Amino acid sequence: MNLSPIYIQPNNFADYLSNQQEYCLFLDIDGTLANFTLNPKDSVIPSSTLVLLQKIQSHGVKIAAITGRSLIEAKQMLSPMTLPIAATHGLEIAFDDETDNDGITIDTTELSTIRQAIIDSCTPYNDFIIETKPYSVALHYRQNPTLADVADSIVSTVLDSHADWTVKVGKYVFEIVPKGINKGAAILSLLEKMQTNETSCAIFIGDDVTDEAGFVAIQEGNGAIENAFSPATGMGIKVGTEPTCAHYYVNDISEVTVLLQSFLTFCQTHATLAPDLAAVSPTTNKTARHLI
Ligand SMILES: O=P(O)(O)OC[C@H]1O[C@H](O[C@H]2O[C@H](CO)[C@@H](O)[C@H](O)[C@H]2O)[C@H](O)[C@@H](O)[C@@H]1O
Repeated sequence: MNLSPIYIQPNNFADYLSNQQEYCLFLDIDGTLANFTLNPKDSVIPSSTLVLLQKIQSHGVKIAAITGRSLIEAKQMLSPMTLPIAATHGLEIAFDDETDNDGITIDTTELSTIRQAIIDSCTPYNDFIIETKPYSVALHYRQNPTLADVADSIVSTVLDSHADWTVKVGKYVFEIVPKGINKGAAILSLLEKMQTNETSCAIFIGDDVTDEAGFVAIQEGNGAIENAFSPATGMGIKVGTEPTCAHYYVNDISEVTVLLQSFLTFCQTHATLAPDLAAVSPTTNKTARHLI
């Protein structure tokens, strides 16, 4: 953990960027683009944020979403944008109309068994929300945070008889997913496809524990993720003040919006961003951290 990430003044984010650098922007959804709601079905990404992202895209910046949401839900939340999406924590990866699951075989019969066991165990409690996704099941306790230990115990007990499955712990949620997925591997896999040259700088903004693997992957390259290629040093930006591996942080979702607005201003100021990049030499590949 990096116990002293640097606070980014969100309206000055452009000062951290270089017009000699290509950027790929990776964005978490819940807690980063969408405010929290009691019921996951009520969450939305504000249309003003989607318009902002589309404007950034129009300047040649590659943007992808990296989320715990299922692919179908992520697409709905991001509509009408078209962009690569790594959903279900990297299990479902959609790029250029193709979807793959990172080679992981999902036993949907076993998932049904797990889901039913969770439903049965939750019968005595009114305040849980069980979110059913195509390849995972999430047990939410935001409506009654005192149920955290009960939720933990239910999930642990169910997992005892399903060795190929594990738990992702998020904000007021325990989520059972197949083993072997994480956002770091998903980002590196997408970055390899998205970047137009090997010196692209990945920026990842996320708020939750599950985003930490993403920060590590883009900041430390393939030392962190087995079998991944080695990207240029990236920039992890944590949303919130909890301990993080990210080098940078902003305070909350509203500051993410301001930061994105500053990114757009940077793009507008350097309107020919993409063509310039063909001339970038590896020696000019400084990270934003070095440019401050
Ligand atoms: O990776 P993310 O895009 O951050 O998705 C992580 C989980 O987000 C959702 O749960 C969270 O948001 C809910 C709606 O605001 C909230 O009720 C819950 O407490 C949060 O944990 C989503 O429901 C999950 O499927 C995602 O895995």
